[in-house]
Amino acid sequence: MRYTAQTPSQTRIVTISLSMPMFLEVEHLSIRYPRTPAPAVDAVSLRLAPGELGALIGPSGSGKTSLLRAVAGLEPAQAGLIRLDGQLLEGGGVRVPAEQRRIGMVFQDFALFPHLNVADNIAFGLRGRDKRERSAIVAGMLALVGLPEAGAKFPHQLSGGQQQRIALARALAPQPRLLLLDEPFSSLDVELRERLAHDVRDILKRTHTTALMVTHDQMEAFAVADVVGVMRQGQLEQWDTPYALYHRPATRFAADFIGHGVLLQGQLRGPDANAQALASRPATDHHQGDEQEEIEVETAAGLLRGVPLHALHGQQAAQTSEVDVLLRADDVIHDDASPFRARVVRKSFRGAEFLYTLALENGQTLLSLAPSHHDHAVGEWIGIRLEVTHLVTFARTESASAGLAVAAVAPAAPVALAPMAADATELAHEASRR
Ligand SMILES: Nc1ncnc2c1ncn2[C@@H]1O[C@H](COP(=O)(O)OP(=O)(O)OP(=O)(O)O)[C@@H](O)[C@H]1O
Repeated sequence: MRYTAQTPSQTRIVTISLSMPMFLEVEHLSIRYPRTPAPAVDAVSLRLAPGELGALIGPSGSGKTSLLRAVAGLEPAQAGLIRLDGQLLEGGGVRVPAEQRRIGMVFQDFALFPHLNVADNIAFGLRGRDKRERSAIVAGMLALVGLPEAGAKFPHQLSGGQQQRIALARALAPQPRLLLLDEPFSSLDVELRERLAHDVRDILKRTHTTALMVTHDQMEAFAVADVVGVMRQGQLEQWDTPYALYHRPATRFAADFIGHGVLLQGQLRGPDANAQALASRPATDHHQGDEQEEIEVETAAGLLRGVPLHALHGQQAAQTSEVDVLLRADDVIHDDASPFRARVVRKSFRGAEFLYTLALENGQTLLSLAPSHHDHAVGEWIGIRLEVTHLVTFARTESASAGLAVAAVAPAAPVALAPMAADATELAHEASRR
């Protein structure tokens, strides 16, 4: 099976497994609202296998909801196609009405009927079934979402989290072919969101539901989804596993948007040491990457050697050996035996570990996660070692540097980025274990 994330300028393909059939297929989908200059969704392609959970994240206005609404049949597409379980829903003159698509939806505002009790809310989509069957399905759904006793209650008697569980039960009761979730946790408080996100994943996996979720929150996306898409200005920048998005972002934007990191300045070494020569190599596949030739990059924190990732291929014809290398906090290891030293600028205690913001001698900033028994004072110089197996590098051009959200040379510590980096690391690793 192949996941394709396509933009007009390039196509990125990630091979996940060879045998799974596709269930949801969106191909070159474009949506343009009347009297708007740019398309809200611009030639987006993505795919989900049966039972697979996908999430779309991206800044406000990047087209996530428009894409979801088009899949639901609530927004017409100007180009491209949507197929579900082999059936063409949209495209080539075909437009299956929303109510005939057998697609369920869960919205952020729960949208339960206030005048119906919980059981009747869940049974709402089961009209046409006999009473006994309806009751059995409702009881099954209540048990599934962990609220077996809630049937006689009214929505206002439930907490926000409970209401959202009921909304999920209602959407799942008619056994939709696909479930769409639009910001399902955004009206809940932060702690509840994370718990519910994990529970929702569990429920969807148990019911083998195929689902696509839209969220602003990458933590939610990582907690729920098997595959996550990063959208920007109507285009899908990358469609990949949480782990790959975090460690192998395909573009500068994805590198910055996911988890945050630091882009450290470096210089390619060797006879072919320019970004153009590397760009002319065949596109790197994540799972074949290990067979690729290694490259070397000289940085102020040491020499990096590793397999270059496809990120470099996005940088068109840059005649330069200057690159920026993505370093996550867990790539920078505290090691007093290392000749490379950095000054502790800021430290943040996180229980099992410290998140250090470090400055190299030349002023470039790094983030480092270290076990909390490595307790160093602000101002202290410590040894560091970079431990990176795959090199995520971006050719450094003037325009690229100008666009950097995470400065390669940062005079001040990126305080706001720090907690995010660690949390995202944790979640990305957790996702990779599943
Ligand atoms: N009904 C509409 N008419 C005109 N333009 C629209 C309409 N709905 C959305 N847009 C525009 O389409 C673009 C994509 O909007 P969309 O709501 O899909 O983005 P989003 O990523 O879901 O944003 P958010 O996260 O804020 O919900 C935006 O520029 C938005 O202004």
